[in-house]
Amino acid sequence: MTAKRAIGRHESLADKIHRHRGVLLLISIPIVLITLVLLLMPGTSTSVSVIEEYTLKNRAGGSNSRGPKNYAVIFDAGSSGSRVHVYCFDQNLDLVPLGNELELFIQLKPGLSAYPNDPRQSANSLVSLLDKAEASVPRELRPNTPVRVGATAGLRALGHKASENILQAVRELLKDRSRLKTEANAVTVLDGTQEGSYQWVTINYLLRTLGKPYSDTVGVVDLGGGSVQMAYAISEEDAATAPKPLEGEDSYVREMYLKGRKYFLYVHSYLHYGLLAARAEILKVSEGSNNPCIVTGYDGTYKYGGKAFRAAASPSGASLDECRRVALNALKVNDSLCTHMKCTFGGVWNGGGGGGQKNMFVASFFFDRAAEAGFVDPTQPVAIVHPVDFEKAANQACNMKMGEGKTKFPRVEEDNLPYLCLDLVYQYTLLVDGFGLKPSQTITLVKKVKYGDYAVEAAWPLGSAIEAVSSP
Ligand SMILES: O=c1[nH]cnc2c1ncn2[C@@H]1O[C@H](COP(=O)(O)OP(=O)(O)O)[C@@H](O)[C@H]1O
Ligand SMILES: [Ca+2]
Repeated sequence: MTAKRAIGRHESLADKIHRHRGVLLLISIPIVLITLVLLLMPGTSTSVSVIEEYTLKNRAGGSNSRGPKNYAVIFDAGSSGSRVHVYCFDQNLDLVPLGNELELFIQLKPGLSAYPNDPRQSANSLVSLLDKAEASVPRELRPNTPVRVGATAGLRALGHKASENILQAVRELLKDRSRLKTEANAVTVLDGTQEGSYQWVTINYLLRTLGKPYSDTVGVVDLGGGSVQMAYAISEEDAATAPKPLEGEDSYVREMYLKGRKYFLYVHSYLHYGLLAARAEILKVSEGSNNPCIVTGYDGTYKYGGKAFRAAASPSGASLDECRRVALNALKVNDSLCTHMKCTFGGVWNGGGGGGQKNMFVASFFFDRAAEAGFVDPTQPVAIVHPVDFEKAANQACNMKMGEGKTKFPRVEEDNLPYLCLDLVYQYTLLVDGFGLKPSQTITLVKKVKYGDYAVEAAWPLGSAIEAVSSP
């Protein structure tokens, strides 16, 4: 009886399944289909402001078809100069030495945008860099080695037609002269958010913080000649509140998968706010008459972007306070519409702050000017400073006469001397009034980042190289 009932119960379950098989089939087909679609779909974005995603897979233990060594050649066509970086990665995406260093790095001046009307000559300015870069890649690996040329603020400011002509000449140069692999879109003007996110990837890769929680990563600021970028990781919740960019504007948030973790990166690039562009903006405020930022005793002309600006000291000399007022005016900190929750300047959302912004790695002209002004050792890869150090140095620079420059600031390049007060005031104003950092906050000025026994340039091309060697 007991056995019979047990068998009966067992049979009735099988019977039930059999009896309802039609219904079960009807329910399971859509479930299977939905699961399949979800699995096959590329990463969907949770935030409307996400513009692009890219994947850096942690290759450790993973299979891939590449050889043990993968090279990448990246040209940084900056507004003030052109540079080439060659990197070599192993299968775990670790950098391995190329000769005595972890990268080949060569630079020259001026940049591509110095030849706006002569695309061929502009492209040819890269020949010496290309030849040396290619020679550093083993011959048999050249056809598999990606080469990229990323132009930044200089070509951005030239406008579409002139910059496209130059890029086309560069594409032809690569085709005629090089055996390296040129992928589609290998030669482009980077948009500002790309540049900022590559910089963030570079620094965090070298610090080995990729793959860790977002609050363990560091934020970056990169002050170029033509533009300045800020990037830092934010929480998913903050990313969801990002304001929608207006038409034609870049999105504020990029979603990235790096070393097995998803990051929401706040990025913004400010065109015309690089250091050399800002000089022009500050001189424009005084419109041809004396300017309180110009070092006492100087009267000359400043050339930028094909235009000339009068750069004349006031008879009473430079003044820190007045120069601050002019710099604030040029930054338009207070008089532009802030339609978002909290802005930096020019009506730009500040990203909301948070853990990814507590440690800031501040690069390029911030490091260079601090070194010229003498409060940073140029032989060291990084320096820990505070925004107020820029103000202190500015105070000295704004109070000197041209003739005293060489003795007071022996490391300043001659061409920069008339603008030392201006540059330092602008840098302080950008950090404190623009980006809202506290004057006493600790920041890391960075030229290079230590990576094992080596130090690698703290520049965006490494982020681009990582993308180039990890994309299929
Ligand atoms: O590889 C690099 N390592 C360190 N600093 C760099 C590197 N490449 C460019 N820089 C710095 O960037 C600044 C020049 O900016 P750039 O010419 O790239 O303007 P842009 O980014 O506005 O186009 C200089 O201070 C230069 O030292
Ligand atoms: Ca740059």
